[in-house]
Amino acid sequence: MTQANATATSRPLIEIQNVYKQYNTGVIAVSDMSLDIKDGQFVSFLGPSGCGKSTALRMIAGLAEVSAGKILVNGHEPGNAAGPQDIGFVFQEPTLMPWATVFDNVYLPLRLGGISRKDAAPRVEEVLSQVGLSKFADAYPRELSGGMKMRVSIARAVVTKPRLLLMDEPFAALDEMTRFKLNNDVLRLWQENGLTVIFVTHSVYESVYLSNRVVVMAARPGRVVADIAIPGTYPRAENFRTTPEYNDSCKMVADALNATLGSDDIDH
Ligand SMILES: Nc1ncnc2c1ncn2[C@@H]1O[C@H](COP(=O)(O)OP(=O)(O)OP(=O)(O)O)[C@@H](O)[C@H]1O
Repeated sequence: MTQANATATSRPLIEIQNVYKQYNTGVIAVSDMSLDIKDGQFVSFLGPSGCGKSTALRMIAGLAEVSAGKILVNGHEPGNAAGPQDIGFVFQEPTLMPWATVFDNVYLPLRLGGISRKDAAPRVEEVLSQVGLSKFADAYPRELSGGMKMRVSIARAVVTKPRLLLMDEPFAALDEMTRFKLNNDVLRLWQENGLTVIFVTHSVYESVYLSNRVVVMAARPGRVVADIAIPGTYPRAENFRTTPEYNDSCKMVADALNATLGSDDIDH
């Protein structure tokens, strides 16, 4: 097991200490998970269906409670003193308001924070430009492709300038070319905005392309089985996906993932 080097500082941004999650159906979704994530890291949670990736992400966001153990985000329990502005969340579905324009969908979190449309406009425009949608501010979701809808969803998640961005399989439903483009866009947003990102995925290749650290999880009970540092510089070179370095990392991560799959342990 290897631990990725942090990009910065002393106290981890996220501290997960001996966390368990048991749903009231009796399922143990996460068992004894301990993990520190430093400010500025790009970390993927990778694992088979049902290994507790989404549950872990939701607990970090404060959207699900831990059954035992402790999670601290920036020294505070999530969903509590960390403050709503500190965390952006992107779901697998873009979940846009169909009756509202792109601008108004992205404006929503600022509106909920009591900021007027006029005062919010420069920030909304800035973030739309960062995701390449400046020209679509007045469009409605039904006019957009799947990839564009996901860009709106990402813009909405970062418009409040969160320190932490949580992404739950955001590109699973997209075609490969769109996914590759969005991978690069997310990396650019991460770098330009000094974000810390936790990205849930089923894809070995996607996790290695994006991350400087891949946390591999196994199911029944959901647990961390490997924590792998990914070498390589950012921005990713155009040929990164064909380099021996990338292939070596993919093999290491795939081996760790395969070791989690017993013959009676596949439910997808
Ligand atoms: N709200 C819930 N109530 C009861 N059980 C749940 C709930 N949410 C998840 N589970 C169960 O907890 C386990 C972990 O689920 P979770 O969605 O966290 O895994 P995952 O790794 O994200 O899976 P996937 O990749 O399929 O989304 C699974 O067995 C799932 O059925």
